[in-house]
Amino acid sequence: MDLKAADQITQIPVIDFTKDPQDLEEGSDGWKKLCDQVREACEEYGCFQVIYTNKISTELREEMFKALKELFHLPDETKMKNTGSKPYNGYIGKIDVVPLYESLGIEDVLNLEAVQAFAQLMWPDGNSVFCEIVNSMTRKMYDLNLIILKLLMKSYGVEKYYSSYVDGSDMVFRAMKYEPPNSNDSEIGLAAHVDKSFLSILCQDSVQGLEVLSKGGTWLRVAPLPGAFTVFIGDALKAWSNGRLHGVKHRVMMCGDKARYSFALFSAPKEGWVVEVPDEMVDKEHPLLFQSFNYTDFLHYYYSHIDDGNELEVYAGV
Ligand SMILES: O=C(O)CCC(=O)C(=O)O
Ligand SMILES: [Fe+2]
Repeated sequence: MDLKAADQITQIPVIDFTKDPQDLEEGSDGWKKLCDQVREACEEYGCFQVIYTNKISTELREEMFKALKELFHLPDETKMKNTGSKPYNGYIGKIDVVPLYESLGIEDVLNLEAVQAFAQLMWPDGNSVFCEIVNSMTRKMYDLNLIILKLLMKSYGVEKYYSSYVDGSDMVFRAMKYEPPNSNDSEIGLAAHVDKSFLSILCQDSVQGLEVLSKGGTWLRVAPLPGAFTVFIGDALKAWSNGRLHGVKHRVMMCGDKARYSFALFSAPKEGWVVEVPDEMVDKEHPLLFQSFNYTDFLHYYYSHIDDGNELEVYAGV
């Protein structure tokens, strides 16, 4: 891409999965096109917006945001009962470094019992409506996660690793709320970071705030398109792909007078999983960039060295 064209980029790619239902049929011409589009977006930007309205309806999104508003409205002492088994998987509320940010997490979210246990902690009699909405939404987001993983693996000709990645992933759900800033200036909602996951799939409401860093060093706003989900490549998939997929840095900047809500499904390697670059991803043009590493050890390293988004290179770079 020439520099002039790069200067003009103001948006991350938008890929429409709803144009033709056949596009999602493996092996169809549409599918092959999607493979190329998804791979190109993930190599160049490390993220893209996907339109997926035929599978996840506007109604379900709206129900989800309504449920989240109710959830965040609970007293702080109730929300604080949400403690994850790993750092950052439970409640985080208005901490000094990101005072506008608040979030709650559900580990093993595809397991209905885990969602019910979470609801039981939040509401005295549980909340079956909440459980149904979260269950339905996260299952559909999981399907989307699998489609994207498959498209990427197909595109590199390494589908044979697909099932081991499916079996080796944990699914964690996070709901986020950002208060509007206290001044007229924009304020940091969530500090710049690269996700540690394989893939993250995020849904934002209509309040602007999400930004991603382009390879050229410009912060690009991710427009809150109705019906779109934003997909991010995380460090685990970046390492696995031998750095071909770009682990994109992103942040939330808040301005205006409205609170912002978002929710995300993260697929991350299971406890103790070893991230290893497959031989097929290494060749003359792509020399090995990352040595194999235990994902849990990497997370421990990350939590004690959160820095400028280059933790993966420092920890596992060859
Ligand atoms: O709320 C958002 O839009 C971004 C959240 C995010 O990047 C994260 O939770 O990792
Ligand atoms: Fe993130």
